Amino acid sequence: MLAGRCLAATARRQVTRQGAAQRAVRVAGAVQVQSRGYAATKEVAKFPGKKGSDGKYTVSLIEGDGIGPEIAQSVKDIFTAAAAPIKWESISVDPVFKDGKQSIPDAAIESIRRNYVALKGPLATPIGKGHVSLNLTLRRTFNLFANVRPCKSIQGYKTPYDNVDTVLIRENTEGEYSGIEHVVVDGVVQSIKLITREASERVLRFAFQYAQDVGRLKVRAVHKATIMKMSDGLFLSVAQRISKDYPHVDFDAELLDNACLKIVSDPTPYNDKVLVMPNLYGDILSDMCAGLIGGLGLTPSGNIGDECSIFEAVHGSAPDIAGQGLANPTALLLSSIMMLQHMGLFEHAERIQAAIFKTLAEGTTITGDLGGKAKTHEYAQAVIGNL
Ligand SMILES: NC(=O)C1=CN([C@@H]2O[C@H](COP(=O)(O)OP(=O)(O)OC[C@H]3O[C@@H](n4cnc5c(N)ncnc54)[C@H](O)[C@@H]3O)[C@@H](O)[C@H]2O)C=CC1
Ligand SMILES: O=C(O)CCC(=O)C(=O)O
Ligand SMILES: [Mg+2]
Repeated sequence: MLAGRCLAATARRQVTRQGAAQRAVRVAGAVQVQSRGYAATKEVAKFPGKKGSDGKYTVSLIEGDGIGPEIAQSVKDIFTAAAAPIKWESISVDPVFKDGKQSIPDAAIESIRRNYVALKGPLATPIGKGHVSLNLTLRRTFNLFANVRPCKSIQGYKTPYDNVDTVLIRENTEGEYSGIEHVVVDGVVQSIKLITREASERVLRFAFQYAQDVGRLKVRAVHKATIMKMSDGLFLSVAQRISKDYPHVDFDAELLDNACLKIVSDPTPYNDKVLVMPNLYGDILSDMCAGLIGGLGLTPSGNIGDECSIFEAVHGSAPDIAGQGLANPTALLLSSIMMLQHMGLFEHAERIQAAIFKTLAEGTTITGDLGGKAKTHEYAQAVIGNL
């Protein structure tokens, strides 16, 4: 059954089926399947993608723009070397126009629906005129309502704080990124921030369930309901209501501007929390958190929906370094680790993840963004050597 194949659907079933007592038992016994906070529990991630008769899972692969093909190559090389049971199905999401409306090609939609799981390189969006963001289009097309963005210090790579461990869950389908804009009169443009109870509820429920599953038992809603009283006010009131269904998870809320100040001043108090927030806030805060651990070359993410999920780095196409072999593939690699964990392929995830962290900790073959001299493929080879 399609709906059984992802974190969110599992979460909802657990909410409806489990009484408070059962939930308490589960919280006490929550199995953290890995030490670095990139995924959920064994229980949550028990629904894999589609396994073929050869024992391999086919995963849709969007290599993306700019540095996308370079970092995707690293993932492919490392997965091959690690004998990960993944077959890649390359797809193009170049925009197509039907009846004046932008969409992505049917073949890409069918591939992702068939495989349930995709890995995506960055897709560039033109500023101002031009096509609508394909990243947003994918999230809306597959209703990938929760964007999970963990950010954890890399052992051996020195930054002002060596103990960053944030988990941010971003509403992924509406809010400031609804794309509803129009000219009211010349010189006056209106952009609508759409917040619905339904979308807020599903991402908030996901966040509480995630918190419970990974044993990170504090959820904090980040908002600006002082100013956007109705839209963020609705998000916040839904959060307060949903929190009642999770008696073992503490809930509080924080204003966005204050959260930014506090996180950059001292991220430690956020190490035990799951932050959940509307779309734009999550976009900005996740780049900000990446800055705390060494930059965008290091932070992964998962776009989670009821039927399909797409894993991608937090960063974009990095046009300033594209085509030069300078990109750090770690962010996409860690996204592929989240993907393996989501699919229940924990041993392969652990093995590849350990090789990545070993390579980074050694510090001898790292890319320029981390102060090293290695090319993208040299770093990938070093990871392979550490498998
Ligand atoms: N999810 C996605 O596919 C995203 C796509 N974008 C798109 O990417 C394009 C470029 O956006 P920017 O604002 O320049 O953001 P960006 O994230 O592409 O780059 C920002 C800075 O980080 C560096 N950087 C990013 N990834 C890196 C990596 N793996 N290794 C080393 N350095 C890395 C870049 O060189 C640049 O200096 C835009 O068209 C934007 O729309 C932006 C963010 C996310
Ligand atoms: O779609 C885009 O161009 C940017 C999206 C983005 O910044 C993100 O998802 O973090
Ligand atoms: Mg972004």
